[in-house]
Amino acid sequence: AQPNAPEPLEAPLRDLKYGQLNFLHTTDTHGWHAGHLLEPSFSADWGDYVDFAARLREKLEGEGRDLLLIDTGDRIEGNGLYDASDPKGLFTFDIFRAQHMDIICSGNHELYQQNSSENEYLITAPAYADSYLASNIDILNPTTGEVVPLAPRYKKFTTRLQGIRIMAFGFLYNFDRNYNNTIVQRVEQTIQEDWFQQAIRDRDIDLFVVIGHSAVRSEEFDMIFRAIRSVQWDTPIQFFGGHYHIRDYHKFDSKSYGLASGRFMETIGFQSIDGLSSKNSANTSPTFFRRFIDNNLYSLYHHSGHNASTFHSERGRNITKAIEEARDALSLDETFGCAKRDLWMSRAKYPSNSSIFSWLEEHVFPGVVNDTRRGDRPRLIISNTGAIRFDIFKGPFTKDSTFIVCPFTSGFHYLKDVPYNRARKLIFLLNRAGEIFETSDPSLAAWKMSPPHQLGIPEDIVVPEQLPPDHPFGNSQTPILGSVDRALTPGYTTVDDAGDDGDDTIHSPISFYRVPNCIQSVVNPRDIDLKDEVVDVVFNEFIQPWILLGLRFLGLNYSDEDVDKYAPDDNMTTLIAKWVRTNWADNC
Ligand SMILES: O=c1ccn([C@@H]2O[C@H](COP(=O)(O)O)[C@@H](O)[C@H]2O)c(=O)[nH]1
Repeated sequence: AQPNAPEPLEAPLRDLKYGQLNFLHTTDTHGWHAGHLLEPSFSADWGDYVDFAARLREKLEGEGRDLLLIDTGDRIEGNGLYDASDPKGLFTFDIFRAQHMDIICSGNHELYQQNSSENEYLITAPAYADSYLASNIDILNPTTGEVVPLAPRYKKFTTRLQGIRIMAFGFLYNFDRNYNNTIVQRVEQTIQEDWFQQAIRDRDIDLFVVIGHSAVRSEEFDMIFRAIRSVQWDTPIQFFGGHYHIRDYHKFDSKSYGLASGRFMETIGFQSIDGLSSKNSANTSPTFFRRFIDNNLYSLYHHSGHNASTFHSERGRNITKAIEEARDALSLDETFGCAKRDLWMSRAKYPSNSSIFSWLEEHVFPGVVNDTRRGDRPRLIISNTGAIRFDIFKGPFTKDSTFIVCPFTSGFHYLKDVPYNRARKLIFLLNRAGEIFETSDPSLAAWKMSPPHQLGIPEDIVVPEQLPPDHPFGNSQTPILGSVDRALTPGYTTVDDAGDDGDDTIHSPISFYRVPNCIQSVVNPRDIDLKDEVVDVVFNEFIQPWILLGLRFLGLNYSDEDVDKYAPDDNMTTLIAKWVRTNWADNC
């Protein structure tokens, strides 16, 4: 762990159950390879993960079992370790690839920008030449300009010890916001391709492993499942997914399961399968087991059967050191100001004093989203809630925090002099009229503007006995009495298709409050209720297609040509940092 990471807390643990074949799975790590430096539950770093995988491998292989490592993408954007360097990712590619991977694929984040997808093609895919799969992604070769597969479409291999014959694919969901140097083929088309149809008809296969940057409950995975099942009625299929940033486990049928292993290096997913056929033995009744490991040394020592003196290797320590040095070189601990209270994305009700979205709406946007060319004109400032990625904890707000809270480089755009009597209805449409957006253009489903982790949570979860978030002991990792005889720490309490015993650490639950798709600040509203008043509609660049469509529903026909950059030297990340420096510097 990083030298400034908090010690993990002791907690009751559920064990792993090993199978013939075992998997460790990471997804949506988003640059958090230093681990969480303010949360004991998730304080192990990538060096510890490398050691954990090595220790588990020694143990499992000693028993004649196989272990495979999987990563399902979105490795970048979301933490200073990736975002603060110039160019971005200067340190993270070497750190990440210190971990062996057996099957790895791209997420959508790798494809938002031209340079990040070229990094995949030129750095990560070659580093994992035998394991990177891109079943439905092509890229424009930066040297030749030719359209080529980002990586091989599939691979067939046999596990070393058990001789299990595996056919593996690596998909991306039907993502359509990629930069125009990549092509993401829709999954429904890819599964019609000859190479896929041939691969799924291979009879010498004991297990299909479909990894993908896609929710495990998704049309895309359902289509792949049905395609394989239609030609192999009995062969087991194991899916690994992500994208929604949640822990989940989905049963497709009695021989097919899908694991989603959370986000931000909080979770190491463990999956095992027993009773598989192999090239030497026939078997027909596989059993599947999953566990979500909290990424801290207490858990990692326990599951590997090691302790602080035997767990760490020189290799792991060197990776930990490289992360520490990168963080130092990037000055990620530089403090911009101090938060007087925790500000939550979903643990506090919106609107409220403890909601990060109320803070943005009431303080940050009115304070810093301005453009000298537009003076003090009345304006509506609208942002999607998905632009915010993480909570702010009471205490120092650092350079790292700016990227953790909002890593996106998109700036603000605006439409000038929009009739207020129509523009004022826009926020209602964005938040309440999802259906008409989706009907008009399925790629513009309004929920896509909200944080991904709430997509699988249809309603608020309110835990009555929880301490309020602004209570002095209300931080996530403070022990509270969860039952009569033992103290539990608040944390993940996952319920999925296999029940409620998936998490390795037994925690007390945390409240979850859903938030709207968008928030809005109304700035300089003088005279704004006059019917001929006009306002600037300022919005986060990412939501431009929804803003234009929403205004069209309101009878205002604007197009991309009417939109201009607002405060062009800044973006949401730099603006939040500016506000903190101005308003919170004296709190430290
Ligand atoms: O520039 C951007 C890019 C994305 N978002 C938000 O993020 C989600 C997608 O998040 P994943 O990590 O890929 O799951 C997207 O739906 C937006 O809500 C953004 O706000 N700005």
